[in-house]
Formats: sequence, C-alpha cells, structure tokens
Amino acid sequence: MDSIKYLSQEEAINVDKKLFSEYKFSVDQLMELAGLSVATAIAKAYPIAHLTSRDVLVVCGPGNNGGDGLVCARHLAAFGYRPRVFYPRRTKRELYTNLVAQCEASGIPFAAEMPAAADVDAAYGVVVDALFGFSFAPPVREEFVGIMEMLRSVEVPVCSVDVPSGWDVERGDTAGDGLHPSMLVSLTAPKLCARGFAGRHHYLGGRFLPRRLAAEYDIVLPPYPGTEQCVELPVAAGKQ
Ligand SMILES: NC(=O)C1=CN([C@@H]2O[C@H](COP(=O)(O)OP(=O)(O)OC[C@H]3O[C@@H](n4cnc5c(N)ncnc54)[C@H](O)[C@@H]3O)[C@@H](O)[C@H]2O)[C@@H](O)CC1
Ligand SMILES: [K+]
Repeated sequence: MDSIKYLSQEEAINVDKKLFSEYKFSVDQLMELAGLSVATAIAKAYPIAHLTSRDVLVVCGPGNNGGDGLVCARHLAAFGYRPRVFYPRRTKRELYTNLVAQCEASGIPFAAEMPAAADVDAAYGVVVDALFGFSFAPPVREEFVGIMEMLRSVEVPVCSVDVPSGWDVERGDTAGDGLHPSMLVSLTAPKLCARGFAGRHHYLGGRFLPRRLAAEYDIVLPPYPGTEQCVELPVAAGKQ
C-alpha cells in the first residue's frame, strides 16, 4: 500500500468546502455518514460484550465536530449502547436543533451538568470526544478548560472524533493540554497531527470522498473493505 496522505489544516478545510460547493453535498448528509462511521468504529473497537458498561458519554462541542457526536450518539443507541450526551454550548442553527431533537426522540438523555471524571469512570464504558475538530486553533478557550481537564482525567477509553481535542491540527499536542485518546477516528483523511497519535485504535471513516477530489489532493488511503463505513489504520506514532 502507498503511504497514507495526511492533510494540512488548510487542505482539510478546502476539501470540506469543495464537497459542499463543487460536489453539491449538504452538511447533513456528510455529518450523518461521519457520525455513523464513528459509531461503527466504536462498535468494532469496543463491542458491548467486551465492556463493563454499555453506557457511553458523548461530549459535543459547538461546531460540526459536535454535530458528528450527536449523530454518533443516535447510531450508538441503535446499536444497543446507552449514550448520554453532554452538549454545554448548543448551537441554535436548525441542523443542530434537529440533531438534538432526533437524539431526544430516540430516548437519549442529555446531561445537565458536566460529570466528574470519577463518576464517568464508575458509570461509563467509553467516552466520545466530539469537542473540536479540524477548525480548532489552540489554546483552548476558558469556557472549555474544565471539560478538557475532565476528559484528560478519565481512565475509561476515549474515542476522539477526527482530531484529539486540544491538538494543533498539524503539529499535535504542542500546548501539552490536549487529550491523549485510546482511539481516533479520522474523517475523510487523517490530519497531519494523526502522525503523533499513539493510542490503540486508529480508524478512517467518513466514506464519502469522491475519487476525483481525492486525486486532486493526492489523497491515498487504504480501501474500505466491502460495504464497511470504516477501516482500521496502522497507528503511525513516531513515523513521519
Ligand atoms: N468534510 C469533512 O471532512 C467533514 C467534517 N465534519 C466534521 O466537521 C469538523 C470541522 O467542523 P467545524 O469547521 O465546524 O469546526 P470544529 O467543530 O472543529 O470547531 C469549531 C468550533 O470550535 C470553536 N473553537 C475553535 N477553536 C477553539 C478554541 N481554541 N477554544 C474553544 N473553542 C474553539 C469554534 O468557535 C467553533 O465553534 C471536522 O473535524 C469533522 O468532525 C463532518 O461533520 C462532515 C464532513
Ligand atoms: K474531537
């Protein structure tokens, strides 16, 4: 297999823009596929039968990474997990209010307050980090510092959506206050920071990249097996 392509922040943003402009996708469509792929990757890496608790805490941020988290929560519930969402800074756009309504209609509770790390370890089998994705620029703003501290402290496996929250999208955890998750699901293509990911499971998801667009950005990725929504990648930490 050719070496995997890692995207710069600018490339990730430009690929995203092209998907919406030139390729005519809507955000809802891609977010649905992104969130579904994260849920399927979690089901592979942390199947319910191997967990002490099927409860999953899904922590959602204010942007599209948080939207992926809301979609992921809904699919996890459909797969038999018991997700609970913590979504402290809600976005008022209809896309997000609809995603919240869909979760509520699926019986998914929303946490009113941030749970303490010890309570998370006692109650949950997995935590989903959908706080910040490829538009994050460090340092973490004050209002999210406590949430980041909690996520850094938990001992149950953390699955980061697209980028480990707190990391510079290209250079990784340069500020030293980012998360170090057990699992990362890179969406569309891994970002440059994923070269420093040293957790157990690295998956690729978001199976919606048109071949022509991949070729335009020299994006080389392993093929998805059959009809799968995700594919496991080698953990690249230490390699350049
Ligand atoms: N084309 C793709 O690859 C797709 C990407 N999607 C998701 O969209 C994400 C990107 O979404 P967005 O561009 O909305 O951005 P993000 O969700 O990465 O983050 C933007 C939000 O974080 C806040 N923020 C940025 N820096 C911060 C800081 N230092 N402290 C506190 N808050 C900060 C911003 O104010 C904004 O509200 C991707 O990472 C991926 O998860 C999917 O939803 C769909 C398709
Ligand atoms: K994240």
